[in-house]
Amino acid sequence: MENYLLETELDKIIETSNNNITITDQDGIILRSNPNHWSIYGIEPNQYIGKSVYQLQEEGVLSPSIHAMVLENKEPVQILQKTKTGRTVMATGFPVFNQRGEVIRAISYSQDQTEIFNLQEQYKDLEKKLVSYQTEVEELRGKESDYHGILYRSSSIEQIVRTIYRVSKTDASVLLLGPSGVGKSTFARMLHAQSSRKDEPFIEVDCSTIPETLFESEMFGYEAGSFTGASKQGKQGLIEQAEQGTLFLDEIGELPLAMQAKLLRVLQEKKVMRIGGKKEHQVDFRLITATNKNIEEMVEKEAFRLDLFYRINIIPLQIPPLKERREDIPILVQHYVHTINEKYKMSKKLHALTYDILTQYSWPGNVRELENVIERVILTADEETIHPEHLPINIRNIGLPAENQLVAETEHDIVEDADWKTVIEKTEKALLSRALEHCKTTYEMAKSLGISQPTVVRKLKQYSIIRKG
Ligand SMILES: Nc1ncnc2c1ncn2[C@@H]1O[C@H](COP(=O)(O)OP(=O)(O)OP(=O)(O)O)[C@@H](O)[C@H]1O
Repeated sequence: MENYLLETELDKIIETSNNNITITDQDGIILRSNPNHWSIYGIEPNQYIGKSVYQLQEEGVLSPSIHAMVLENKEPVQILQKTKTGRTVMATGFPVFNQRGEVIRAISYSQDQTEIFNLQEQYKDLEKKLVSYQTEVEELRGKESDYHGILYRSSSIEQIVRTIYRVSKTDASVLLLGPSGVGKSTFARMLHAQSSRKDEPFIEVDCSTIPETLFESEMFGYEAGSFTGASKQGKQGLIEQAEQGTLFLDEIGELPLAMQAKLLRVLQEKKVMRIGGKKEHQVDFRLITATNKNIEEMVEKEAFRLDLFYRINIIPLQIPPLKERREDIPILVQHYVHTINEKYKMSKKLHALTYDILTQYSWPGNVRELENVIERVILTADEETIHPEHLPINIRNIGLPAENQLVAETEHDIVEDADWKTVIEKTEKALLSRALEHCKTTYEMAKSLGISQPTVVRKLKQYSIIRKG
């Protein structure tokens, strides 16, 4: 009776164990094992009882057999087995001794570890990928800082950056062309920072802001008491201040013809005479100029001197507007959201629709407009998430179906109406009314306007807008 109980208990333990428990005799004949676990070895359940582990080893079912090893070594053994079905099994075996110290049984516990091994392999792969991504991020960071805060993804800017890098090692004059806000001043500063003159002054002159009467004194300087109102000590001109460094003449297209002639002389002779001075000073600077005007057309119309044009136009670089390099927009949007949040210690986020609209917009004012708009919406949005409703109307319109776009009538009101609150209210009412006409539910309205449904409900109530008919 007691034997029967022991046998039943043992069978139950083997049958319910998560491990495959197998017991063999001293000759390696399998006495007991759980049939449920044998499928991983690729053999039918119940076909193994009475079989020799040595035979199964020969057939490649057990490779190697833990029992064979335990019987041979007469001590506990732990191994990894590869089964015929491609699984990985962790097996641990123990010898059982009789009173005379002879091995009479071997017991093993084995567990399918394939998933764990697969996970380990995946983990190793992921670790490798992580290392390669980290390297990539570091490279990109390095690239960005190398290019002095100039962010881009487009091949057109890549080309310009490469050219700037090459010409920065020479003293050739560079003419930066392109519409307002594309980054001409930024590229000029980068060029200086890459050059061997980087530790010397970078003197930026906006030619459009210097009155013609002051041009000479500002650019060439003057000697003490040379004219009424002049400082007693005299003054060094901007050109002299750029000595050994870079002189950046922005908006060169605005320079009056008479001043163009004076500048040309300096560029040709590399000498400056201060007003009221008797002696010319030798000057050594690198010249960069920029304009958003069509300077060749100005030359044709004789509004710009041809000889000066030749002097400044050694390396012309045309910077395309943002709408011609749309790949740059996402990275610029992300960059300004991040830096402006940091600047004001905020953590505003863009709603996905807002992001889409910002990346689809044509940005006629280029990077400067993009930067200004993001700064404005981050500062004025009254929610943590910036919804399309927070964007200026002209930008927001592009994200809406044509029928929901704000018409000129409302924009006209905006110009006429100086009261900010009234303008916003008028705009919101117009947008809501139009959406109401085309949408069946407030959820549809929310989707078409790019705002939340509770906001739609709140605003409809606020403006007492009700559905007609
Ligand atoms: N590729 C860029 N990456 C990051 N910021 C940029 C980039 N291009 C321009 N900016 C930023 O855009 C703003 C306008 O650039 P910048 O003043 O250089 O333009 P510009 O072409 O010289 O304009 P303007 O013709 O009006 O003088 C600056 O704040 C500048 O830092």
